[in-house]
Amino acid sequence: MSEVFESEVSTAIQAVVAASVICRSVQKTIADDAMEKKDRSPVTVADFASQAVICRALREVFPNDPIVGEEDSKELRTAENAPFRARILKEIQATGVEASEKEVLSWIDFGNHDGSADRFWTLDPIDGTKGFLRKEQFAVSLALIVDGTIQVAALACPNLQTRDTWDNAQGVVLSAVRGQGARMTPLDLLDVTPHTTQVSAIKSPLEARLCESVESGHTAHGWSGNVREQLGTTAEAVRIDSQAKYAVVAQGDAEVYLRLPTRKDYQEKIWDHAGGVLVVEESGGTVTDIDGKPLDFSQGSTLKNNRGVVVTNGLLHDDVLKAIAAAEE
Ligand SMILES: Nc1ncnc2c1ncn2[C@@H]1O[C@H](COP(=O)(O)OS(=O)(=O)O)[C@@H](OP(=O)(O)O)[C@H]1O
Ligand SMILES: [Mg+2]
Ligand SMILES: [Mg+2]
Ligand SMILES: [Mg+2]
Repeated sequence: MSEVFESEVSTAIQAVVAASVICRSVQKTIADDAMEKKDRSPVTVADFASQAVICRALREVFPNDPIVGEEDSKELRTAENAPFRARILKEIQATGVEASEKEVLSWIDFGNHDGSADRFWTLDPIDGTKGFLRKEQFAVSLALIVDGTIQVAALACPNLQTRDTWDNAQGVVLSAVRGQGARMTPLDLLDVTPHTTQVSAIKSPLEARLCESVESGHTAHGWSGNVREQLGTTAEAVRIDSQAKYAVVAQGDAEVYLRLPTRKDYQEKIWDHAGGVLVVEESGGTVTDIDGKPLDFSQGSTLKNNRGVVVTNGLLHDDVLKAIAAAEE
């Protein structure tokens, strides 16, 4: 029988929601010209504050679980970054958490593990930093990996509005435990009855709706154009930032998410995928690399045994893999 992971999933949901509240409030303060000025300070503040509160929450309940987080506090500890430390502390305290600067730095560094343990969490405190700065989509993604298998996931999409979201609800949190299905609740109303998420039933490649990164450096857009041609789909591509793409496929608002390898030999990071992968799989979808191999989460912080990532509603998976092979540049 599969393990229940009841305390793990509820702790993970609470943690990503607490972090999302901070991220959303920081995102609201972003000036409209922040992108032109290349001012990354809002995302830096929110990234660190998010990692701090999530690591703190996990440590309290699971003191022996290592965490593989995207961020670490090294830079933040320098004298010139004192204003950042102060702002991060202020954002955390504003949510009612008592903390000192020293504690916040130590919480961030709970996330320093390399992923070599049998059981560990992986955390992306803000995924889609560029989307965050554009005041668009971002995600907070947390997953528990045991013996190389993702067992628990919580994926908060604080700005996502979908077909299946609730009236007046801004943002959703999707969660999953392996073998138990995936569910979604509004970010601000965790006690409503969750919706079960289910991928789309579309079988024809001609109708496939494809999601991909907004940022052209993060996926080979030319190649994906060829994949579209191979599939013969005329449905418009859905370009959204972050692991919100996994949420969109999990709910059946798109059939395919492609992360095609760029020429630079980029190794995908586990925190960019783990949360989203389990949510999609438990919604009935399929995730492999472009060669059809399962993603290997037993190799530390990257997916070094895999090339790219292919996410589908399952029904279209073989067609999509064939189209990628035919379209490979
Ligand atoms: N070259 C390259 N190739 C593939 N992936 C890369 C690359 N560079 C960065 N990243 C990672 O992409 C993460 C953001 O995901 P997306 O591309 O889906 O979102 S976005 O369109 O950039 O907003 C982003 O995650 P965050 O840093 O958490 O935002 C990066 O880890
Ligand atoms: Mg990321
Ligand atoms: Mg990130
Ligand atoms: Mg980053």
